[in-house]
Amino acid sequence: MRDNFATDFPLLKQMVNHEHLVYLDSAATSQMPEQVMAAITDFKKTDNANVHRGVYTLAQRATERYEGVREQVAAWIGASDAREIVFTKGTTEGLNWLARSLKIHQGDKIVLTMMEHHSNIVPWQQVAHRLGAELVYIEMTPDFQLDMADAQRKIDGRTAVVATTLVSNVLGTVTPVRELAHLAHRNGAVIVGDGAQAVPHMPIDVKQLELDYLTFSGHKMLGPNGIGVLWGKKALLDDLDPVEFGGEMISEVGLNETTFKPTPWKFEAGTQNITGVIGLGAAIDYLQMVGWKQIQQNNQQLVQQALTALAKIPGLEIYGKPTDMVQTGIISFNLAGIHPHDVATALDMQGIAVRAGHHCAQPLMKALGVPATCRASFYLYNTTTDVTRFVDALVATKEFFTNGIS
Ligand SMILES: Cc1ncc(COP(=O)(O)O)c(CN[C@@H](CS)C(=O)O)c1O
Repeated sequence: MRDNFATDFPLLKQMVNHEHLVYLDSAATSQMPEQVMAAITDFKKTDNANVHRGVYTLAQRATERYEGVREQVAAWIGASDAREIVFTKGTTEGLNWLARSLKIHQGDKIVLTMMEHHSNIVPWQQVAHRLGAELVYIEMTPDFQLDMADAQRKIDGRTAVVATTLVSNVLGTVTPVRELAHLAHRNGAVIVGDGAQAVPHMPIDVKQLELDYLTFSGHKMLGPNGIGVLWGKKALLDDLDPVEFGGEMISEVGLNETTFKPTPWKFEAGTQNITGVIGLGAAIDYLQMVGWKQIQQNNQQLVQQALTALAKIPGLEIYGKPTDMVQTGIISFNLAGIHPHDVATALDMQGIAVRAGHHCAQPLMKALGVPATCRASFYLYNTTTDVTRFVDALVATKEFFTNGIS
């Protein structure tokens, strides 16, 4: 079994600032292997046509490949029926559609957590303002977990929706989504899962997690950007109205009235990102070729190696629980007295790419009491050498800002 997949990723072969690139920002977007690129190129060279619209052979082939990926995604997340898979632009679009479509009424509660990404906060704020619903946030514990006692207090009979990330993009925290689902269902609410940081790193079974909806993005799991998935229980999706309208999602259009196609096609208006769907399918093929055991062992090995080395750097603060971070490959940190942007810039000068900022989680930054953090995020193409380069560059950065150029 191969133990290093970096050679499949062309982008990682380059030099940056005269150093070999070490890419540690997969939580923002992952890199694409040759195999996914080849699948997209092959589609464009042989089967490219619009889907569901042509009777000619090429169009049939394109439609079969497009719907074949729908089946593949359904199996990938343990969905009961491929018709529960709706293709979107990404996690954000899926969450916006749900916020605009779910049956929420004045006085209802929408329960979020303090760990949410802006994509799982701002859409719900719009609904709350428009409908007079109340936004409520589940607090965090000092060890970066969700406060489930607080969740039990806040998820009650007035709750219409519980919307939670499965994994924090800042802390790497794996949330107890099944427990939250139980609390939601016990109170007659639906639960929406933001799977952006979870689906790339761990096996997801929507039935086992007892979710009602799940959204995720292709570009975070080796696929192209502009493609994502909204999964929902079939009966719930059947009851949702589409929020985008136009060609292909209709059954019959009159001068004043239109009937829509059934789930999922009623949600897929206009020409879809067919190429993105093909790329998503190829990304799932690649991840299945690697296998969860290797993906998770690699995350665990690299994060443990990094945490052990980072613990030896005076003034370095880490935000997150190691048992979570090893599962998700996310390490957020700050160097005392040095702004995260300065740290990331200094690391970039040494060929190391990390993210610095609020990571589209400003309420969480405020709860942590910091304006921003640095974040290193690992994936299956990173190696122990990457970790060593990262830590050495961080030590050099601290030295530079503490004692000047040596
Ligand atoms: C938990 C979570 N939820 C939603 C999103 C949005 O994904 P989109 O593919 O952009 O729609 C993200 C994307 N977080 C990136 C960009 S801010 C990060 O650097 O952390 C996320 O991490």
